[in-house]
Amino acid sequence: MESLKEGDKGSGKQKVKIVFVIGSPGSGKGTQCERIAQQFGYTHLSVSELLRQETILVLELVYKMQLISSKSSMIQKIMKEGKLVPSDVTVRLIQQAMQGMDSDKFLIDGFPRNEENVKTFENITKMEPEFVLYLDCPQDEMERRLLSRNEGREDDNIETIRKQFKFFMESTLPAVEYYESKGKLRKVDAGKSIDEVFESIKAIFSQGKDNKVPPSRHYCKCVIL
Ligand SMILES: Nc1ncnc2c1ncn2[C@@H]1O[C@H](COP(=O)(O)OP(=O)(O)OP(=O)(O)O)[C@@H](O)[C@H]1O
Ligand SMILES: Nc1ccn([C@@H]2O[C@H](COP(=O)(O)O)[C@@H](O)[C@H]2O)c(=O)n1
Ligand SMILES: [Mg+2]
Repeated sequence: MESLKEGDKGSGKQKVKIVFVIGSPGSGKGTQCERIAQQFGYTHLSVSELLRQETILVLELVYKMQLISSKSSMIQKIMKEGKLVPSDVTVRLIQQAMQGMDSDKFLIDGFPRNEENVKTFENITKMEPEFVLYLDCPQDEMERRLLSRNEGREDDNIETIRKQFKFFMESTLPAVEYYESKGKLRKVDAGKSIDEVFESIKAIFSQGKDNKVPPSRHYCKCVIL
């Protein structure tokens, strides 16, 4: 993918447009990314989907070739516990997925999760997001949504969900603040209905890149359980 390589060189302007989408589990990242992709022509990459696919692909290989893959079981175990997969594994998967797509506009859903994710992405790809969309939602609402999601996800259980919320508060919010300090954060109230949240998001994506939304330091209060 030529444009990605040009972005890598760090000379001049980055051609590939990247938007990171951050939010605690259940804030509606996947739901809203599908709409953004459809309306604004972005390619949606869900990081947890990439990680799950990696697990399935390697497991299929194990079945066919009787190999043992410690990498795939490592990813599966980490995700089941609501912990973070090592940044280099995740970033290389994102990079591979971007290189395999004929697109120059990407929504990276579920990334970054901590400051190490941020630095690893910058070091490996030499690229930066145009802005970061942060879906801010009250914890009790996210918990309700996840417990009724019904998509067979191994991490949709109360124990893992609460670990994920704790991780978000302790490790993801510092990354949110990093982008806020760079004037790149676009925060929306994700506690409303799907349509109302998308209205706020549309206003952000419809703005020119010089028309900055004033940063805000207000976050939904979440309890660390
Ligand atoms: N604004 C909303 N109001 C009510 N339900 C919603 C809203 N947004 C999403 N949902 C529902 O909540 C559940 C979680 O949404 P979604 O999968 O988009 O969240 P997510 O942030 O991608 O979560 P995860 O990080 O776990 O992947 C889904 O069942 C979805 O249909
Ligand atoms: N940057 C990331 C993103 C996700 N994970 C792992 O996937 C789980 C589910 O992520 P969602 O975005 O779907 O909420 C998450 O709990 C992590 O285990 C990751 O490691 N790194
Ligand atoms: Mg999701």
